This record gives sequence, C-alpha cells and structure tokens, in this order.
Amino acid sequence: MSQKKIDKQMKQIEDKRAKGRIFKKDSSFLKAEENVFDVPTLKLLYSFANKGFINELGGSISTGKEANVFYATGNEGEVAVKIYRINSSTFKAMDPYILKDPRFTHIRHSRKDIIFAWTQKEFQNLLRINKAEIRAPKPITCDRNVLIMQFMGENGVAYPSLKEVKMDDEDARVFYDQIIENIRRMYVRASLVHADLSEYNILIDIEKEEAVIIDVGQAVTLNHPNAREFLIRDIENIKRFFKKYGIEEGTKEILERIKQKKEEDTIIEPDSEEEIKTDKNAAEIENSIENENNDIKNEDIGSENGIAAAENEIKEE
Ligand SMILES: Nc1ncnc2c1ncn2[C@@H]1O[C@H](COP(=O)(O)OP(=O)(O)OP(=O)(O)O)[C@@H](O)[C@H]1O
Repeated sequence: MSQKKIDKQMKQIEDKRAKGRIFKKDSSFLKAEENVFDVPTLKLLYSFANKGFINELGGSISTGKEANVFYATGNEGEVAVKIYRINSSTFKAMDPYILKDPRFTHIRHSRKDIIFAWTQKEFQNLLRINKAEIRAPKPITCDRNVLIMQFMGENGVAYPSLKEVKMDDEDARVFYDQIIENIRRMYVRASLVHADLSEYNILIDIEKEEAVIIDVGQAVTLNHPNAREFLIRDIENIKRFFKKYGIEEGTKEILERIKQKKEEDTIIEPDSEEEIKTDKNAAEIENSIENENNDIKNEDIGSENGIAAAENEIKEE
C-alpha cells in the first residue's frame, strides 16, 4: 500500500477518534456499563487492577452480541478487555461450538459454566494461534467472564476491520493470500478452525500491511464433528468478500492450499502446558460455581433439542 494511501486511512481513523466515536462516554457507553458491570465482574476488574493488568479502564470499543470490549492501559501497555455478559441473550448460540469440543466435554451446561468456559476457550485459542505465528492479539490473562488481551491498534485507536479498509485489487490480493495462509497455519499448525471468519473479524494493520485475526472464542479443534463444515463456511465468507476485487478461487483449490503442510511448519502439540492449565482452570471454575450464590438460575441449555436446533440453523444459513 502506498504511503499516500496509508496517510489517508490514518487520517480517517484519527477523524473518527476526534469525533469521539471511539472514546466518548455517551449513552451507549452507559448502557454498555449497565449490562456488563455486575458486582462479580466489578470485583474481578478490581482484582485485575490490583495485579497491574489494568491501570485505567477507558471507553467502550464495541458492544457485540455476547460481549463488550473496552480499551484499557495496564502494565503490559494498551490492552483490550473483553467482558462476556452473563445475561447475554444470545449465549445459546455458543452451544454447538463448545459442547462438542473434546476439550470442554466435562463442563456442566449452565449459562455461567458455558460463558466461563467460552472465555477460557478464547484465551486458549489465542495462545495457540499466536504460537502458530498468526498475527492476533496476545492473550494476557483471563478469569470467569473477562479476557484481557493485547490491544490491536495504536494510541487508543483500534485497527480498522477488513470491511472498513479501502483497497485496490493489488492490495486485496496481498490480504487475500495472507488470510488464506493464516487459515492454513491455524489448520495445520494449531489444529484449529476459526468458525466465524469474515471481513468483520479481521483487522488490518495498515502500516505493516498485515491482517490480524480476532474473535476466536468459537474456534474449534479439528476433531470437532462440525470442523469441516465451519472451515468451508469460513472459506465461503472470504471468497464472497474478495470476489469484488476480481479474486475467484475454487473452494476445492483453497481447501487443498489450507491442508498443505510446509517444511517450516511446527505442529503445536494439543497437550501443551497451556491447555492442561486451561482444563484445570475450567475444572476449578466448575468447582467454584458449586459454592457460589445461585444468583442466576441454571438453565439446562445442553439438551439434545437445543443442539439440533442450533445445527439446523447453521445448515440453513
Ligand atoms: N484485541 C483487540 N484490539 C483492538 N480492538 C479489538 C480487540 N478485540 C476486539 N476489538 C474490537 O472490538 C470489536 C468486537 O470484538 P469481538 O468480535 O472479539 O467481539 P464480539 O462480542 O464477538 O463481537 P460481535 O458480536 O460483533 O461478533 C472488534 O470488531 C474490534 O473492533
């Protein structure tokens, strides 16, 4: 990308910030606060502050379907604090990704259990993805429903998503190849399928001309029964986005590229220390839940019917 284009895009991002879209504590921020900062979450944030993970909590970066993301600074520099809402209305959509993931078969099926395990899963997936030399936020810490990770941006401004970046066909080809290579590394090195890859979950570091993969909570291991289906859906999303830039590669060819092992690949062992730790944490969380006040009613969302319905939804898409 030419320097002129980089400057132009930087200016656009700066303008957005100047208009307060990123930092303004407006009514949407207050609404986000209301939904997400329950007492246990606040206590957890204080404990993160005591440990230096957070020195100053800044504005809301995003209010998504399941989580809110906030900007913060801490001992590790700029960080993103992703807080999954315990009372999230769409948490049932998490079922098909987590309940059949062999790493998480032991979790009980209450709302809280699933959200805590989901947060652990995103942390663990980020570790694996970073190990596989894919540009993604470095995970810093996580507990219960809160994940702290490296902030992907500069001076409080997050990198734009692939969807927001203006590019010509030549730039698009560079990002397309990078993204396919990232899917390949995820598959071959990390044994993972992202399972929600699209122009919204890829950020672009314009200066370095690098794609950054985010939102990996739903990523599944290759032994997940729907891994292939999710992989094909990811590929189709990427193909659809890049079609307008004249890039048209067959799904079969892309799949071949993704499954191809290269000499420089180091396979990440699935029983690495981090994973053992994560499993242990998940078990600890499970135990601590038993002793906790039952402030949120457990719901048996793991019923066969629930899973079947969610799967049908995916198939119909
Ligand atoms: N590490 C990060 N650094 C900078 N920005 C981030 C980071 N993680 C997330 N974001 C920002 O927050 C947005 C939402 O993040 P993410 O997709 O992980 O959450 P989500 O709740 O799953 O969102 P959605 O429901 O929209 O899919 C991203 O589009 C991005 O703008």
